Amino acid sequence: MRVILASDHGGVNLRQEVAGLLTELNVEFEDIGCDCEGSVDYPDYAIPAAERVANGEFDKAILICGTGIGMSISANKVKGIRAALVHDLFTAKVTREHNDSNVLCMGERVIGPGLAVEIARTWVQTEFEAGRHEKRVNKISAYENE
Ligand SMILES: O=C(CO)[C@H](O)[C@H](O)COP(=O)(O)O
Repeated sequence: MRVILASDHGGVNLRQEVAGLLTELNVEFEDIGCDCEGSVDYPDYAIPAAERVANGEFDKAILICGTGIGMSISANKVKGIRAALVHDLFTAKVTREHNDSNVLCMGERVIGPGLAVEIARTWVQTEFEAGRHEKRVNKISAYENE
């Protein structure tokens, strides 16, 4: 699995924690910043990262901002992206099993780093269940392709 990791200035600290987790899990990843001195704009990170998942260069992305909301709105504009905004362990698991989400978004200003790292661990390690969920995900893709 190859993961692309990004944040705006509101997610720098949590991004470093997630990078540590991916290293611990031996997951190959590329961290595209931000290298923030001041403030940056989350779409400038979310959209390029999501495009690199959509084009197959990476399997998944983990995107962090202050709330995770801007990252998720931006990433979900890219065709083929199913970005999930997650702040609890239950939906971290279920969004992989049911939605086959390929982008995880979290907010550094919403939850603490301990929970966030466990959410990322769960999300990275959980497989899509397919079955009844596959036709639902396919309906999203069909709409995108209309
Ligand atoms: O959460 C975010 C987007 O959803 C951003 O990180 C947040 O809006 C940045 O705010 P500020 O410029 O006040 O640091």
